[in-house]
Amino acid sequence: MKHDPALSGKLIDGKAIARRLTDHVKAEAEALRERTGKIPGLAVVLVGNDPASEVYVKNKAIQTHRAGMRSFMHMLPETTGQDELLELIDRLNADPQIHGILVQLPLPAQLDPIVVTNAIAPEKDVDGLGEVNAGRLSLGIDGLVPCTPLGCLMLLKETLPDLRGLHAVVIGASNLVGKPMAQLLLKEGCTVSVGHIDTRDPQGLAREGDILVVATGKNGLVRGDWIKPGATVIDVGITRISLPDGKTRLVGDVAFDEAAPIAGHITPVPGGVGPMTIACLLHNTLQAARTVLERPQA
Ligand SMILES: Nc1nc2c(c(=O)[nH]1)N[C@@H](CN(C=O)c1ccc(C(=O)N[C@@H](CCC(=O)O)C(=O)O)cc1)CN2
Ligand SMILES: [Mg+2]
Repeated sequence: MKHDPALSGKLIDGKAIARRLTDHVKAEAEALRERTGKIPGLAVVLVGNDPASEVYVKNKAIQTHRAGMRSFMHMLPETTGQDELLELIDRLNADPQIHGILVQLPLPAQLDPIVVTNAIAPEKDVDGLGEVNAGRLSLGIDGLVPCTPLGCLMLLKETLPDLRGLHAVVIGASNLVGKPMAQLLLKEGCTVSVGHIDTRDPQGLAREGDILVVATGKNGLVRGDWIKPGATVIDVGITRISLPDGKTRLVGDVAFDEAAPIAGHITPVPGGVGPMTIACLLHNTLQAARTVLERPQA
């Protein structure tokens, strides 16, 4: 998407920052291979044929190879039962070539995402969604952190070197983004507010944010008058909309054209948070591999 050149100083370039992180992961994976003779491996499981998920898992495999790591793809039919999926996860948990396991979300209705993500061994849970890693994050203990909020934090740190004392408002309270995002921001010393579906005045809450992170899945929800002047705005939403000419376009949860002139810094969609999600997955896979391969022997 083309943006007004006057806004270029405000844009947080997720694509460039993700490329830098991926290059760093690649160099570190190579160094790990030299030290241990082992290559980090990531298994991605997709159940069903949701077209957006198919694109995401394909991109994950391409980026995994690009970072010098091994990719193992498991594409299962839409009708897969929970026991069958849990059996596959057990096999991946036991496979020493695999250091990270990710089950692409959303899952078909017959599968319980909480049970499925909890079946992944905590040291291979590169999505950070299981109860062990989620618990570690809420206690402020090191662990594997969910990729999208980790990417959002990295983007924030590019523009705001010290987050202490800032009021961060997170709109959306999902397990995948909103809740872990709030925990990460708390850990950074922000004063954190979380808005959700039942929040009475989300606009008033959003306007208090020096930092505003929006992850609702409702495209264009956040209008220009929701933004505190000068705020740093991170838009996690990605929705593909149809245009009158029959083409399609990706848009975020923030009405970009209204918000960008008011914000101090803002992420675009596409090219903001999305690329960071995959780069952070590679970062987490490297972290998971290092933890296992370089664990001090008793
Ligand atoms: N198990 C998980 N499932 C899902 C996650 C997740 O972190 N773990 N996140 C999302 C989807 N997602 C990764 O899985 C993801 C979304 C978007 C992008 C991305 O690069 N977006 C690009 C645009 C891509 C396009 O053209 O469609 C961008 O924003 O620039 C990467 C990963 C839900 N499921
Ligand atoms: Mg489905």
